Amino acid sequence: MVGDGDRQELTDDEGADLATRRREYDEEDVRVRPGKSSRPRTRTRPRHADARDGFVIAVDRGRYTCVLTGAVPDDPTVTAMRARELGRKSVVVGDRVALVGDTSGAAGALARIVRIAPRHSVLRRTAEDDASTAEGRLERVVVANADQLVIVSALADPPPRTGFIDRCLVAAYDADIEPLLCLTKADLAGPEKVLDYYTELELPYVLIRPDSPLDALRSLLAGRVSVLVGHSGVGKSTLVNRLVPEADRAVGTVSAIGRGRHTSTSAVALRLPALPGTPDDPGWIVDTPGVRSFGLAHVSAESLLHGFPDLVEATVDCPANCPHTADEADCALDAWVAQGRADPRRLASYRRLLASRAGDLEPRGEAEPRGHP
Ligand SMILES: Nc1nc2c(ncn2[C@@H]2O[C@H](COP(=O)(O)OP(=O)(O)OP(=O)(O)O)[C@@H](O)[C@H]2O)c(=O)[nH]1
Ligand SMILES: [Zn+2]
Repeated sequence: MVGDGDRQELTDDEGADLATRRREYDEEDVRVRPGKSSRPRTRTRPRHADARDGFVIAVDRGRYTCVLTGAVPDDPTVTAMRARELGRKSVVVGDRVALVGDTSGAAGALARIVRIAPRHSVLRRTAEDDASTAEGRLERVVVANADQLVIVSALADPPPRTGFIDRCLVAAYDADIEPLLCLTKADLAGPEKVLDYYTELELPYVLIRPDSPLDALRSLLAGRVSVLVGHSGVGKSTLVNRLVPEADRAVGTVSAIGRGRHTSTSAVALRLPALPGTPDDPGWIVDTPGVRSFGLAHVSAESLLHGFPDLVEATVDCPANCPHTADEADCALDAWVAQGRADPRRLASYRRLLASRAGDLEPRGEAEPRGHP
């Protein structure tokens, strides 16, 4: 499950383990590295001044599929590997990178990623909300440089889970990217209950039904990189295929490059088709088939609160270092809710997330449901 693209941003004590794997990469790099360049370098000339800029759209076992900046949809993608000089830096979908070597995109061609541009956002998750095990602390970068997190939730079959949505909201605010609630199966149920729960947030949302045009959603996706997350069965794949009818083909291309197998559960960026009648950038969506939950063990209690802007204000009246838990008698959140200034279900949800972060057992079925028939 933990692909190379997922294995990122580890805590210090996990770094040692990785040194071994990293050495493998280095040796791999050495093999393909051309002989030492005799080209003179001056102080002012940056290394790899001839590098081409690209955008990472898929990661599969040490191979990175990139789209060159300025490439048109039919241009071939470039397959690349990490250059040794990247050191410990991870490369994930969404990264803007500098590429050298064979960037032709021809069959069998291999380029090298020599630089990663600073990221303007980093969407992270912890594998499991369990701080007591190494796996639980494994923090992974899901996508870099995303602008928007599209939280896909069905209005029925399966019913919406506000616990999951709340979790995604925390991840979005933590990553500093904008959330968008995408409510599917609007033909089966109305959105009132869900929207009522989020009234205080003024959360942007779109309703999706099988026969409705996707214009509203497309305009919200235009010009941005949007990450789609959702539980199994909510209609995310259906939506991706409607948004990017060639998605299957695109995924097929990626798998061909990725050593012929398409078992990847990591994120894949898909270019949205051009918007009719406008030259505007239609944007990219990032599908995340492997992300079924957003473990938040890496998010501090205070940052967790940022996912609950309807509650934040209350905490100015909390005692210093208030843990905001239900057993904290002086926590101002209880009075806030009692006064009707926020929905008690939101406070309960916040406290459930707090508890799950602390490694307490939470009723799994409530905030973090697994499979659904
Ligand atoms: N009524 C209704 N059914 C839908 C809608 N969107 C998707 N479905 C159905 O819901 C089921 C699940 O859809 P998928 O697109 O496979 O859901 P998913 O979220 O990708 O789930 P996984 O395939 O498990 O990843 C399918 O039977 C779809 O036909 C919708 O808007 N309305
Ligand atoms: Zn408090």
